[in-house]
Amino acid sequence: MTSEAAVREALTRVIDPEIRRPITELDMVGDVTVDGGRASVTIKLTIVGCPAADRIESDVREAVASVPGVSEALVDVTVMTPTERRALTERLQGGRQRTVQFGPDSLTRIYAITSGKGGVGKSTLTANLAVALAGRGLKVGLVDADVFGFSIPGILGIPDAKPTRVGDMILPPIAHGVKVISIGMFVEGSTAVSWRGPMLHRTIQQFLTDVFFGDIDVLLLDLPPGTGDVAISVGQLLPQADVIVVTTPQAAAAEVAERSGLAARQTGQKVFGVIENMAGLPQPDGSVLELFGSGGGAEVAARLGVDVLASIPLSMALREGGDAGMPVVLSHPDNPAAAAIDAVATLIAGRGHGLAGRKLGLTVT
Ligand SMILES: Nc1ncnc2c1ncn2[C@@H]1O[C@H](COP(=O)(O)OP(=O)(O)OP(=O)(O)O)[C@@H](O)[C@H]1O
Repeated sequence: MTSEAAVREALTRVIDPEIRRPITELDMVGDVTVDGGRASVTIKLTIVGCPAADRIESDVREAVASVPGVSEALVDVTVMTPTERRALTERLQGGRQRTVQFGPDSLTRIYAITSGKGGVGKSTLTANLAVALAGRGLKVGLVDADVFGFSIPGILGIPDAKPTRVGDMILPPIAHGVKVISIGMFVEGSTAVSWRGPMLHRTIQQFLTDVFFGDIDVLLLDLPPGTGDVAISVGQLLPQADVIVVTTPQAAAAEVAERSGLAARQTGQKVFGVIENMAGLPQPDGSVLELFGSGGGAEVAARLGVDVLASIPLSMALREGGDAGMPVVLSHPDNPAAAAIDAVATLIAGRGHGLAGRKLGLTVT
């Protein structure tokens, strides 16, 4: 005899694709009845028009049909009441009252990726690094904090993705296993974002407060170039973040890149290292074309007293992957640029969780 318990047990394997938890843990399963070989299940979606509705319904149908003895699976799809929805968002937010979710006791490792100048490949590297980390099984979030020059959604192949809102909670779209949020998801078409400091601060704060990242292992932030409002806000909101400075090999770029690292230190953040991008391009004859010179990465690292984490060569595949929305670390993992980014992912993955080396504010009495 098939039992209701067996059907409920099968439903623990159905994962909400946006929240990434079993639907049974999200109180999305309503009545379950079994009558002979016919099993009926009521599913309560979080919101009307939930973009994941079809996927959830078909996953539920499949899970129920897989229970031994079930010959017919009936799925009734409804929507949570406002009270149920509020209870769910409160539970997911862990009782947190609209505060930044990565507090001092958070286990999430946070890396803010910065640069002195624009166009040095910071967003491209950040997106690829996030995907490479997710490929290692880590739970990864990515905040595109480059509010004026947001490009992460395009690089990750989700240029038109919109987050789902459940009450005051924002569910970030997922691309190649990475939870992604970007100002580009909130503006229409080619609207230019021209905000002053307080508005930028509120946006970053809202991303860190209302976007449901869950218990992620790593959070990457793609900062705008330079030492402006957003970098200062991130420094204030996430003082525990480690900063990675991206620079080109050009000697002239070193000084401005160094300034980004120094500005981060002023807010208490630690500079984790430097990534040199757009380094020498190997030629068919074995020579190396140093389009942007050489030595910039080492120069910035020496000035900041940190290591060069990687030197990423110029790469057609990396650029094409960014244009096509298919990160090179996935499409051409053997490409030298992909391999160099992957090495940084290995380094970060090996650092483990975020409390190591951090003051926990404990006092011995
Ligand atoms: N190693 C590389 N080889 C070839 N092209 C690259 C490389 N790194 C980045 N690019 C290309 O350079 C351009 C600028 O990159 P990207 O947008 O990532 O820079 P950015 O530093 O984030 O710029 P901004 O901060 O101004 O938005 C893109 O077209 C990208 O594909």
